[in-house]
Amino acid sequence: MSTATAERTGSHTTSDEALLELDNIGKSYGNVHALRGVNIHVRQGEVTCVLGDNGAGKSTLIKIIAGLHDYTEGTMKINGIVRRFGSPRAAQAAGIATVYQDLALAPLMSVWRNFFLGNEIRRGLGLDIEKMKQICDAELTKMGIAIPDLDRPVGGLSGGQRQCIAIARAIYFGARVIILDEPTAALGVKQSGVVLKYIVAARDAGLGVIFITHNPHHAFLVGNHFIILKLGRVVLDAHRDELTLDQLTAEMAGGQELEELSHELRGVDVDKVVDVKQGERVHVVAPSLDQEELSEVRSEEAEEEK
Ligand SMILES: Nc1ncnc2c1ncn2[C@@H]1O[C@H](COP(=O)(O)OP(=O)(O)OP(=O)(O)O)[C@@H](O)[C@H]1O
Repeated sequence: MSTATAERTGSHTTSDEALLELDNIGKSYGNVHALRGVNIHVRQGEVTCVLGDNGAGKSTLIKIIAGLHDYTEGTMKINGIVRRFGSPRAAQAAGIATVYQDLALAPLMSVWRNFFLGNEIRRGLGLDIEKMKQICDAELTKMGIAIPDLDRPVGGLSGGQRQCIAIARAIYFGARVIILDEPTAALGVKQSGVVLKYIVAARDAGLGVIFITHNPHHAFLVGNHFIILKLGRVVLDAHRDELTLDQLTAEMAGGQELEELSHELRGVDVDKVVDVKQGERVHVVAPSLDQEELSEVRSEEAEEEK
């Protein structure tokens, strides 16, 4: 954490202490166990990527950290102190900022108004517009975000620019942990690149960044630490130096399941499989099948079983 950020937020956290610590966290909705035994430590100056397919429990995890839902098992600690947030406001007060995919920005309001929404600077009975514009300009410039006209409604900006404004705002208002909910999911390659750049900027500003995504390529470009959730459980927890992009991608694609399937194919009479793209029978040795082919074989088998 930079000295400036530490001063603004009153941080006492040392670099090896987790800002946010989830120990054995579980969440049940009645009989549905959305999360079970989840351990995640978020450290300052690190990007912790949480990956998972639909239904893996990512939204539930965000809601717990952001104060929308309570957890039903385990403990959540902020700066080493056990916390249960009763509301999003309590989470924000503890320095947790959440940037949702469908941003809470007002599309018809200007950039600077959005930057200060809910935290306006007042002068006398009115607003100190000049001061807010100045600060907004300085903060965006600090992050390298180029928006020429701060009076422009944010609705006219690109999705990537909007995400970046939300990140800069969270940093300025003292967030220590920022949760980014699939920030690149709806963006093209160029815009995704811009957002990934600001994820790194947030990390370098000393925040603990939680990057929720289903895209291992995006995660690997900026992540220090990778967690894959599957059906509410952590199935992979590794630091950057412990795995490659290929391994992360393979784990996301099904990892263990694919290996088992590959093993099945090796043992049985399937040294020939159908190349579904060509519609021809081709010679394929099972262990050398790539993931795409394996999943095609798997869906074909499922079709046949019906
Ligand atoms: N309010 C709820 N009541 C009952 N079950 C829920 C509720 N919210 C989520 N679940 C269940 O919990 C599990 C995890 O859901 P969650 O939305 O956290 O996953 P996700 O990884 O965010 O998936 P998605 O990307 O589809 O939103 C799912 O089985 C889901 O059906």
